[in-house]
Amino acid sequence: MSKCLICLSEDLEIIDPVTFLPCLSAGCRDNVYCRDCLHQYVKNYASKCPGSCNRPVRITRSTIVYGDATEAMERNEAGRKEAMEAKALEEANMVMGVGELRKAYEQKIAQEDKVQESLALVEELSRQNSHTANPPEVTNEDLEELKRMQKEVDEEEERRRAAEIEASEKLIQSLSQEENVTAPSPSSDPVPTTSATASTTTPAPSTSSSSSPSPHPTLLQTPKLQPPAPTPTASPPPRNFNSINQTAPNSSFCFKASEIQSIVEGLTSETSAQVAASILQKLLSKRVVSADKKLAILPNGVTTLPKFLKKVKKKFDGDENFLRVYDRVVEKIQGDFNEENKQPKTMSKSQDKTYTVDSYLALSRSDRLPPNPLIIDDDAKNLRLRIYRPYEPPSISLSEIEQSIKDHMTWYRVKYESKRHKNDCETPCYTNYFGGVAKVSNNGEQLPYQEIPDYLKPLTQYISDLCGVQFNSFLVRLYFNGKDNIAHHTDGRRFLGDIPTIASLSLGATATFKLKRMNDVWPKAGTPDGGVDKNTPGLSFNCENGTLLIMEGDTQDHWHHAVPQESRDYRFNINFRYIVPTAADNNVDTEGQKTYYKYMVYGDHRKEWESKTLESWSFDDLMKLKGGMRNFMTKKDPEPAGLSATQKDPEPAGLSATQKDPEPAGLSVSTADKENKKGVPPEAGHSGQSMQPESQYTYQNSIFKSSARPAALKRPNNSASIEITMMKKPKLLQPKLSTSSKPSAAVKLLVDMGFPIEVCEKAVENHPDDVQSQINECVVNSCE
Ligand SMILES: O=C(O)CCC(=O)C(=O)O
Ligand SMILES: [Fe+2]
Repeated sequence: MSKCLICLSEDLEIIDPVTFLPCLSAGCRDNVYCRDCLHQYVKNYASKCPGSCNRPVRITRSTIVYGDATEAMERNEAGRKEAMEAKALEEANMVMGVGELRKAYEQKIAQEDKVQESLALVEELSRQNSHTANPPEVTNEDLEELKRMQKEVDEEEERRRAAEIEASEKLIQSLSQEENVTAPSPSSDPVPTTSATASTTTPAPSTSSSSSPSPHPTLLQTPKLQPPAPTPTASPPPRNFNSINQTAPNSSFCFKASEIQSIVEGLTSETSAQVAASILQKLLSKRVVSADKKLAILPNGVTTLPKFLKKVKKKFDGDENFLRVYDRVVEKIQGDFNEENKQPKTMSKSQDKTYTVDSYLALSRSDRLPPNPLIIDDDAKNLRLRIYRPYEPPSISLSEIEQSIKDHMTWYRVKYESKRHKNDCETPCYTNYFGGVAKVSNNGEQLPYQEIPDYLKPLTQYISDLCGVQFNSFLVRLYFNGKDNIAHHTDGRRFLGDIPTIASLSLGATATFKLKRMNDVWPKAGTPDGGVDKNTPGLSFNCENGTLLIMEGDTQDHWHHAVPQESRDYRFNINFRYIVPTAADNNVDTEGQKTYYKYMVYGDHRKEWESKTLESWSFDDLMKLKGGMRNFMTKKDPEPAGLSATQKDPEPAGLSATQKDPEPAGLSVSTADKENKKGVPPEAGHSGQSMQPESQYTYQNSIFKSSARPAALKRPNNSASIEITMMKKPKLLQPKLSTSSKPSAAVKLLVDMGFPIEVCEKAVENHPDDVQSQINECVVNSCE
């Protein structure tokens, strides 16, 4: 039935349906309105198409306002029927689960029909026998015929059973292969293990018939609370697909992420209570393994199980049949996750030691050198971390990955205007963004913003497997030197799902990774405590080359993290994320990920980026332009290789936390912003000045030297950029800025005079502002 798009009335036959197509777009062709509603609309709001396109239109006298709605309604009706059929099929498929099971079920029904037929024949014969005065003799042929039919039925039943067993076995094998998890041991040891239990387990009774053998003795264990199995020959099951749950293999392996997703989607769309109940029954026949102790189903960050059940219950509350199944499901799942259960598979191997925030902080500093991975899993403090140091993906060399990033990655330094700060800001490190879902094509294909580069695909897959999340995008960051940073922020964006898992791989120099617990991760500007939970100590870890840090559970809803300024060389970070594709409305931009693209790539310069005129750099470019500054920061010595936990968590000077500027996804206003106001270019050297041709150099262990040439003298005085060449050895006889020199004046003089300069670390330390505002590139050596 078509609806009036304005009043939503379906009674169009009575109220004179019309069409209206001022926008002339195909999408609005079948919109139908009541004549009256449309009349009112045109009178009052005629400047926009009232259809979903909402395009501005101009109604003139010649605009044909009302059209005959008959054809549009016919098309709508046909579309609706088609959608209903598709939905019914989908529901049937969901209940059936797997095509092969469906086949088996249909065979079974056919078989039962035959049994019914032969029973009817026998009945008819006996009826004739008892009611006829002279009952016809049951001849030997009749008996032979009956026997033959019975035999046929028996054989058919035998074949059916064999097919069912084969189908179940195949299904189980394929599922357990895909999951890469073998079945859990019996319910006394409910944790899934990777070792086969064949030798120790006795075959579990089959659900379909107590006499039939279990299709797969090691995989098909009877779950604790199994729906009662029907006796196949008693009364034939109703001819709907729900009964397949009772003949389905009585398996107890893990759900696949896609299955969970389809269950969740299936149940939250308009599903009937009966179908919902039977889908829930699926939960009974399988072990629900999740990465979250709190019964959350995490794969792909779909939803938590409690939330999901609550949603479904709300929808079908009152339906007795549904509620019965519901209660059993809840009970069963709680059984799966009860206290004596061990950790689920993605979080733990038996040798893993898991800390709470307090037990971790109580360790002595030396004991904090953790097992690999270090796991902090603290429900009370809403923190779930796994830290692999290093992470060693099989057959992938992280140093090759790092080299590929250096060779091929394009880096952006994003500039954007901050409404909150009412001025220009710049991301505090170099960035780029890959994957995501920029568009969903007509055939449902998800098109990324930028294709994930081939050299990062295998790594993305390994890390996805490790996390149980199919990452479909990542942010890359280059912290060129210790000045680059990222301020405290949360990655808890809605378009990453309810419970985002964030995996963060560090390459290159060691950086400090800080975490602080928040009372409010999105605090309003000016809140006195800035949203910080003062009662929970902050944490701080070293992320060395190869460290993989995984943040899971509801961490993003309660913690901020940051990489502060400190003394360090260049470092890359790959931040893997799963972006929920909103294929249904093809409107992913409004879901927020566009912000990633904006704040990682073009900022307020989309046009330049689209016309390929936006400034970007290769790692090589940056080395040539900025190499000499790699070590200029000497604020603090890096932490020793172990981990450190800080009681206090000071903000790095000059950085702002997200709460001040929540627009970019976790970006801060950099110190460059301040410099900007002083008229000093935030990153002098970026604006395309000519570069000196490179001489032979390598990146690692090179010594950089500024060599001011006459060209440098022509630059404005406040542009302190000077060009960099690299030398194999430092020149010893060079003017030096010692601690006692007044850097600002001295440096300027030296640069103006065309001297190569060398700046002592101490000078930078003692006069950081002067040095930084006067020169951007210089040699920093120790004073000895
Ligand atoms: O560089 C890092 O380790 C952290 C990066 C980060 O937090 C982010 O990209 O959101
Ligand atoms: Fe982050």
